[in-house]
Amino acid sequence: MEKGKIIKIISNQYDVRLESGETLRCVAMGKLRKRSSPIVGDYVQVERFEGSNGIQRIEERRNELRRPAIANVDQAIIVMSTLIPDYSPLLIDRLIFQICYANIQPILCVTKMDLIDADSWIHRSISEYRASGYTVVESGEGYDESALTALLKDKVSVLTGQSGAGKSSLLNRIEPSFHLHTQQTSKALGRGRHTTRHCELHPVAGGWVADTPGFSSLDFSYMSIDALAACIPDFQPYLGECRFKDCVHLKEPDCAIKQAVAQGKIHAERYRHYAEVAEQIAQAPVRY
Ligand SMILES: Nc1nc2c(ncn2[C@@H]2O[C@H](COP(=O)(O)OP(=O)(O)OP(=O)(O)O)[C@@H](O)[C@H]2O)c(=O)[nH]1
Ligand SMILES: [Zn+2]
Repeated sequence: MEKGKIIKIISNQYDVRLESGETLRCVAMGKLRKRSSPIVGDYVQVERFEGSNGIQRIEERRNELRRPAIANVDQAIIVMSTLIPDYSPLLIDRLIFQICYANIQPILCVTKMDLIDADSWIHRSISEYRASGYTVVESGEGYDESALTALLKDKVSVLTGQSGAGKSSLLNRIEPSFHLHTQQTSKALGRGRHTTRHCELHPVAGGWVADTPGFSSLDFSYMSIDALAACIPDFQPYLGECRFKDCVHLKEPDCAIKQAVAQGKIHAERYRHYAEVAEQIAQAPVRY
């Protein structure tokens, strides 16, 4: 038995990248198909047979996204442009919440830095995210992209961000083979299919990048408020210090999170974005 990672699925065939670097086309064995179907990003055990190779076992997933279906994602890169479309801390924070809720590490990549002046408020916002502990990389035409390249190495990443934020430009800048790779896939599968069902990991800068954006819907209705508060990195040092054990940090007295906001230890704007989402979850009708 050999170990590998699924990098591509086409109908019932799976491309598995083995530890040796070889890519093996496989089918899922019968006993496996009944339980759960393999998805891109799965670590699997494969066996070689004459004629075809079979996936015998799927290793337990560290995390799993539904749309696109992908497993064991190390990080999600929020691609946010300075202009066109406009930079938005509200959208950044909402994406951070979704990504952290899925137990994935968020990274902020601000693109089109070449379009703003040295005194733009966006520089201050970037410093603020860094001060809160987030990893931020700055990107743009003529920029050195080595910080992002280093972050991608040996990791499985999904990109997220508004249309036009510069996701494809960025990938093409750091990995010239990316364009060719995606084009070949679209050609082989037809355009419509590529956008909806297909998901593939592309080799980029020594790591893997999913070719379909994750976290495109900003639906929070599946979340519970306390799990949301617990996953926000800025809140982590203060959790468990509120007067009430089940504090959701909104209207309660003696709330450690609100105290940290008042003392400037948690950025007030991010807390406000949390509170808005939490209110939204609280008001949503309970779904059974
Ligand atoms: N000045 C400048 N323009 C950029 C930069 N990155 C992207 N652009 C421009 O922004 C536009 C959109 O870039 P894309 O890379 O297509 O954006 P995308 O996020 O892949 O968009 P979708 O495919 O719609 O999701 C293009 O016209 C790019 O030329 C940058 O760093 N600096
Ligand atoms: Zn509290």
